[in-house]
This record gives sequence, structure tokens and C-alpha cells, in this order.
Amino acid sequence: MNQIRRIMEIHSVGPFIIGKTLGQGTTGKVKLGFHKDTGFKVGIKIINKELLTTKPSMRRKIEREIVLMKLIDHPNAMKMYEVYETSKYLFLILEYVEGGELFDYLVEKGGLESGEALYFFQQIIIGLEHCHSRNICHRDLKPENLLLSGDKRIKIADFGMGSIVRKDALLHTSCGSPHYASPEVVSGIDYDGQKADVWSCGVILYALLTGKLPFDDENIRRLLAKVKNGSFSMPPYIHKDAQDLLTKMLTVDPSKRISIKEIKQHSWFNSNINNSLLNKVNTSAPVTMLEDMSFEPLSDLSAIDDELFRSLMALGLGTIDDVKKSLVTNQKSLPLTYYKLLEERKKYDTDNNKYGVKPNLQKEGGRRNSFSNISNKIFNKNEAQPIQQNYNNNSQHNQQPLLPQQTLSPIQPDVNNNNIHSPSRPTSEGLLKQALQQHHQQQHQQHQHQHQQQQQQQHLQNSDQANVTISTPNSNPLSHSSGIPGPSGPSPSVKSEQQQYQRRGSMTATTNPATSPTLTHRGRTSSPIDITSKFRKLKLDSNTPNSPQGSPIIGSSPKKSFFSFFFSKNSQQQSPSNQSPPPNQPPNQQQQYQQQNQYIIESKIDINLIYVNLEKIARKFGFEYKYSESPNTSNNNNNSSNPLICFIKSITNNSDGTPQFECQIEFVSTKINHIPSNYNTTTTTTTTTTNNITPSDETTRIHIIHKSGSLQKFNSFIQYIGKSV
Ligand SMILES: Nc1ncnc2c1ncn2[C@@H]1O[C@H](COP(=O)(O)OP(=O)(O)OP(=O)(O)O)[C@@H](O)[C@H]1O
Repeated sequence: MNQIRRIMEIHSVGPFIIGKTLGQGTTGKVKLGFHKDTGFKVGIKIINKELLTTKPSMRRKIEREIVLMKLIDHPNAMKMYEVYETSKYLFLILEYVEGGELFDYLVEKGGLESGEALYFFQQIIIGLEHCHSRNICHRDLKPENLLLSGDKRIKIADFGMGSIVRKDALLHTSCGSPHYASPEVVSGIDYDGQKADVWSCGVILYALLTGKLPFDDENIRRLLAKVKNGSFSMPPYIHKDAQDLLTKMLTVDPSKRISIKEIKQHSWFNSNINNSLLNKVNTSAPVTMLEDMSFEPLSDLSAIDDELFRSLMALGLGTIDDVKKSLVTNQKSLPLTYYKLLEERKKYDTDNNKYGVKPNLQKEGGRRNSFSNISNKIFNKNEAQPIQQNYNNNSQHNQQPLLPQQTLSPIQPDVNNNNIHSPSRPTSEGLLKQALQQHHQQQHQQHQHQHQQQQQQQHLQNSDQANVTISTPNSNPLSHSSGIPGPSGPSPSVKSEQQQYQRRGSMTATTNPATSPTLTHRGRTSSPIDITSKFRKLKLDSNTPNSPQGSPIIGSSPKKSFFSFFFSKNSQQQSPSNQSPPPNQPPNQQQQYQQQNQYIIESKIDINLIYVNLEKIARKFGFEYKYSESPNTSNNNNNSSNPLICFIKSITNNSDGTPQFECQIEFVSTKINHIPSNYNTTTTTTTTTTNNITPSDETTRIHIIHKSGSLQKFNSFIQYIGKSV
């Protein structure tokens, strides 16, 4: 008995026993968890905190993801219950979604029969409608981010790119996967996030009906040109109503693109296809928009709940003072509405036992999944760092998002009908045994495959980290062909085709969809589409639990909430130096200065959309922007991620004596075969093409010339890039 208890302690987090690995994301592994008492299953996403402290943008991504998931509560969106932490790891306790990704389902089945495609599509649309009703847009909708429950319910997942959209306000950052990104997003113009989501759903619908992508090209710039152009081939076998809907969703002009409301009224959306699945989706459940909600403002500043306030700040709704003011004065403000929704959720969870359900009820239609309020008995206050702010102090002006310790999501009635079979409930003891057996079996298998995994890991080291970090580099994964005083280190690598695709993280047709009914997927002829993100998922993080380098769970006592910990780390993060520039200094001093001002910026968005963003940022700062590409020549595979190397290339004096900076940003992007001569670009482009038809990476060099000579402005620019890409 003691033995069993000891094992349980070692292999558990909070009240959950940790089971098999469900998947591997960019931030860590996702494991199956069983509630010790009830057998309630959850997904446990395990994130190495080091990642968050070294990569501030990753921290922002995760904090935003957590708060957005708390605000969203819909049967077609994956829920997040709570967060635990040890000194090294975060454990996000998620709704368990057992059916895998829609992507895999689609790959296995090819284009779906129209009834099934509509069944999925309806759920995506009503799930998205709920998000939009909360003024949240997803911005990275793709089949990889749509999970399937056991009974094939769609669960929209991965809100890491999600954003709050204010009424009539536009978004700036071009993000998502290029194949699913809308023309306005890939053009780098400000865009309406909801309309951009509709476009992505149009691409998904096309993929559901055909098993192919409407816009594809192995060359990223040609792909983006195709997306901007918006023309795609419409297979004649698609029903004419579905064709009409696709055409309306994939309309280049966002102002003419169909809205979610109109999609729901469209004849195909409501068509009476003979498919019993369709009865299961309630597409007419009422949706309450945020603007239709009204709440009494808080009585005064002292009534503000610190925890909820931190959540609001993570959403980037304004400065501390502005947000506070909204909470006490404005009945209709966004901060107040979100505050009240989070408060409502918190109250609900305080009043309910979480996970106190039988396994046979933990499905839609069973008890609501509750979000527990942070419990002082579990959250060790001592672990919190002193960086935490007193938000009731009016003198605070810090605009940095402040992470919530624990806030709760609003309660919504179930929208879907519930048509679920209920397995008989195993006993708690049986479940434990099963879980432990599973765990040990898994440990054994992991040991057996350890060697293979390490090899795989090495092979996949160059995968997309999808993170942002700004740091001074110790080594440079890119070479410098111009003798520029830049970072030194490993030279560029020519990656395998697999690695390139892996970075794209998107679905890519490898043969011409127009001519080939069955596309190959890295040699597997049965696959209709190529899953480029699969290789990334094979990557093993040696720092995650149960990895060869040790389990973080052993000896740790996980605590709920984690925000204080990485806030304190965050305060130590490096920032660009604000020293004065030395344009008139001797060369060696100047070089030293330049070397001090070199940064690695790892992107959280698709590398192929980076230059779209960089050009925009440079323009915003009034800097001159030059773009060039050249093929990578080195075979060095040491590139551990896919960072942007940013450094000051030269400092010269303007005629009035003020310094002029030239900053160079380099990153490895996709292969280049040739760029169409009519490619429309407003930037100065110098292109070096290669005659070698073997796929190869290219180094993209962007020169930003800052004439006004303020190093402070230059540093703000670097910081801005770090936050934006
Ligand atoms: N709650 C869950 N239930 C079941 N499986 C899950 C769950 N969450 C994730 N998975 C599986 O684990 C895989 C990795 O998920 P994860 O969210 O970590 O990766 P990701 O989509 O790359 O996101 P990120 O970029 O945030 O790391 C998913 O593709 C899915 O197969």
C-alpha cells in the first residue's frame, strides 16, 4: 500500500496521476491524466518554465492562451481547468480530447463525404462564433488545431495566437500558417481578426471537402502571392451550394467576405444532407454578444480582485490606470465585462467540486467542467516572488501584461445536444491500477526507445520553436557572407526537405492538386495531404517529464498557479543596451559596441510571414527597409532553432553629425527556386537564385537603416520586433 502511495506521489501532479503521452507540442508534451478519486480524465500540458523565462514572447503567448481559454466556454472549444506548477514546470490541466486532430482524421480519410464535412464545419463555425462573441479571434485556425472528441465533436484548441478584438479596431501582426492565412494578413496590412478567421475556415472547409489545400506552393513567396490573388480551383464534384459558400468565404476583399452570421444563414450550412450526425449539432442556440452585456461598475478601486486584474492585464486591454478606471466608471467597457465574466466563473467554481464526477459523466452534457478557484492551501505563497504588484496602488504605470494567478471562465449553457453512450464506471481502485500499469508500461517503452528518440531529437533539432526570445547570441546559426561584424558561430545549414516543411507547420500538397487525385505524403501514397507539422511533433524535449534526463515530478510538490514565479524571472530578462553609440570611436571599440548590440529574436509566428511583419514594423518606425535573399551554402546542421539574428551592421555619421545605424536581420526561410518576375513587392529586393533544383534553404537578409541616429529608437525597434514576431 505504502509502495503504491509512493509511486502515486511520484507520478502525479495535484490530484492527477500522469499517464501516457498524448502529443508533443512546441512548448512540451501533453500527457493523459486521471483524477485520483474520480478517474476524471484530463490532458496535462507540461511546459518547461525555463522556456518562459528565456523566451518572453513564449511567456506572453502562454499567459494570453490561458486567459483566453478561461473566457471561452463552449462545447466546441477545448477547456482549461487549472494550472499547477513546480519549480521547473507548468502543468496546464486541460479537457481531455481523445480523438486526436482533425488533421489526422482528414489525412486518413481523404476528402470527406459532404454530410460529414458539414458536420465538422458546423461545429467549427458555432465554436468560432462563441469566441467571436467574446471578442476573441483565434488567428491560427487549421485542422492541426482542431481536436476531435471520442464522438467526433470538434474542439477548437491552441489559442496561443488568439487576440482580443475591440470593436472596429484592426489587428497588426501577420500570424498563423501561410496556407490558412488570409490575403490581408499575408499582405501585412491591418486586418479584421474575425474576417481573417472566416478565411481560414474557408480553407479548412475546402480541405474537408477535397482533402487538398486551395492555395499551395513549395515556394513561400509564390504561395503568398496565390493567397493574395485568391484564385483557386473549384472541383466540380463539390455541391454548388458548398461551392457558393466557399467562394464567399475565400473572397479576397475582407469587407465583401461572408460573416459568421451569414454563414449560419447560408443554404449549404443549413442543408438537409442525409447524415444522422448533423442532428447532433445545435446550430441555432442563442449567442450573447459582449456588447449586449451590461454590468455595474465596481464600487471603488479597493474592490478590485488582484487575481482577476492580473488576467485582464494579460489581455493587453490598456495600461493599469486605464483598466482600473474602466472597472469603476464604465458600465460598458471591455475590461469590466471580462472582469465580470471571469468573476462569474470564479464564483461558480468556488461553489462546486471540481472533477467530482463519475467518468461516465465527463462528456458533454455531463456536469460542467469547472475551473477551480486558486486554493491557498495548495498554492504556496512562499513560492511567489516579490515582483508581484499591488494593483490597488494608483501610482503603478507598468504596462507589461501581468499574469493572473488563477481566474475562472464564464459559464455558458451547453449548446450541443448530447447523444453520448456512457461506459460503465470503473472503480477508483481499478482506474488507479490501470493508470499505474499504463504508466509503468510507458516508462518501460520509453526506456527501450530512448536511444532512438535521442537520435530523432538530434535529427529534428532544427524544428520550428515558434517562440520569441531576445538575447545576445553566444553563437550565430547563420553565416555572414559579407565580412560584416556580426555574431560568430555555426554557419548556415541546408536542411532536409522534411525539416523545411516541419518549420512551416502547415499542410502542404506535395503534388499538383489539380492533376493528382491522391497526393503523396512523404512517400505514403494513400495520404491525400501532406502533414508538415508531424515531424515537429516527433521531436522530444529532453527536459520534459519522463524524458531520459529525469522526471520533474519526482520529488516535486506541484502548486497551483505559477504566475508570480515567472514574473520574477521575467524581470531579469535581457534588454537591448541603451548605451550611447560610438560612431566616432576607433574601429575596435565600434566593433565591440556592435557585438554588444546583437540579438537573437526567435519568432513565435510562422517564419514565412516574418518579413511581412518586419517591413511593416520598419515602416512604422520610419526606417528604410531593404530585403534580400540568398541560398544557404553550408551543410552545417547545427541550427538549433530558426531565429532571426539581428545586429547593427554599421554606424556612420550623417552630415549633421548624428549617427546613422544600419541594422541587419537574418533568418533562414524556405527554399527558393525562382521568384516570378512580376512578384509584387514594394520593397527593394535583391534576389540571388540558384540553379540547383534540390530544395535548399535560403538566408533572408533584411537591412533596416535608421537615419535619425537615436539608439533609443533603435532599441525600441528591436524590442518591438521581439514583441511582434
Ligand atoms: N487536451 C488534450 N487532449 C488530448 N490530446 C491533446 C490535448 N492537448 C493536446 N493534445 C495532443 O497533443 C498535441 C500537442 O498539443 P500542444 O497543444 O502542446 O501542441 P501545439 O498544437 O503544437 O501547441 P503549442 O504550439 O502551444 O505547443 C496535439 O496535437 C494533440 O494531438
